[in-house]
Amino acid sequence: MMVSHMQLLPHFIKQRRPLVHNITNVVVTNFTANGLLAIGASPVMAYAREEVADMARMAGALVLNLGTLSAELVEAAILAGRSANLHGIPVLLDPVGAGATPFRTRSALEILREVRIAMVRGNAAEVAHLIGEAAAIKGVDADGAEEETPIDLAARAAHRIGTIVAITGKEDVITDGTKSYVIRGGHPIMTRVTGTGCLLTSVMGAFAAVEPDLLTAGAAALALYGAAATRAYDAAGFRGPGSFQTAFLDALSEMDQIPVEEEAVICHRVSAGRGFLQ
Ligand SMILES: Nc1ncnc2c1ncn2[C@@H]1O[C@H](COP(=O)(O)OP(=O)(O)O)[C@@H](O)[C@H]1O
Ligand SMILES: Cc1ncsc1CCOP(=O)(O)O
Ligand SMILES: [Mg+2]
Repeated sequence: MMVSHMQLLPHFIKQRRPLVHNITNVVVTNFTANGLLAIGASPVMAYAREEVADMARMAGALVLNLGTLSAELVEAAILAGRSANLHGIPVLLDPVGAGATPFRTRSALEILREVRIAMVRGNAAEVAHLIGEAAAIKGVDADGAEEETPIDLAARAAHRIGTIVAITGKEDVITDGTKSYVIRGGHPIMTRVTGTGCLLTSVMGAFAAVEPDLLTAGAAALALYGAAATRAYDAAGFRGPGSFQTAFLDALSEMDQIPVEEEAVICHRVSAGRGFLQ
């Protein structure tokens, strides 16, 4: 049932055109706005301390992204976040570069203290640093090779931070600390186009604006975003990152026609930091 419900969400986004307020970075602003338009959402980028609280309360979701951080952005993020919290609007955090500098880590932790964050999306290194772990957790597979076990890290982070945590990469995982989804899909070429992670967090915001079950909303966004990437690679992405980026925007505009493959969305129950298949 879950996947069939996930399939409906892109249609709801096209019907309702949720306003997604992004306090994001200068590198990905245009790509993020175009990606949100492509899926049918309505993006707005607003930063001034004089208006962020007013803008946030009109939105269906607020996305805070630390990519090009400044003290003014942190202040705006907290003002907007508090307004969104007051009005029951989901706030998503993309802690870009957490761990790279003390300023980034400190700012991410300050926002987590001052704002009730509904969902964090980052890569393994960024999430690890949010919970004071210097590097992503490594596991060992049957052949003795090291492999990331993001599901355990994500579950620990969800418990520690008290929010839904998504860790993306070769495989995406999303969890509330009890229930988890492992999502397969996407393509390595996405790492050669700047902003694919940042846009993903904003797309998760659009899904969160139309689905009150935020774990389902996040899992659906991960699954459909990855499926759109596969469609884009097959259409034109095989030529290179430039063709992929353009084809990806086109594929995102067709998200309501892309099937969510059952086998791409695997649900897990997670206990005490060890993920196992449900
Ligand atoms: N090796 C990979 N194979 C398939 N998809 C990938 C791979 N690496 C990243 N992705 C996808 O790229 C998107 C951006 O994720 P990621 O690169 O983890 O974010 P960030 O850019 O914030 O580090 C996600 O949809 C993720 O699933
Ligand atoms: C290159 C760069 N520098 C600061 S933000 C940014 C973009 C990061 O985008 P993503 O996290 O989606 O790769
Ligand atoms: Mg990122």
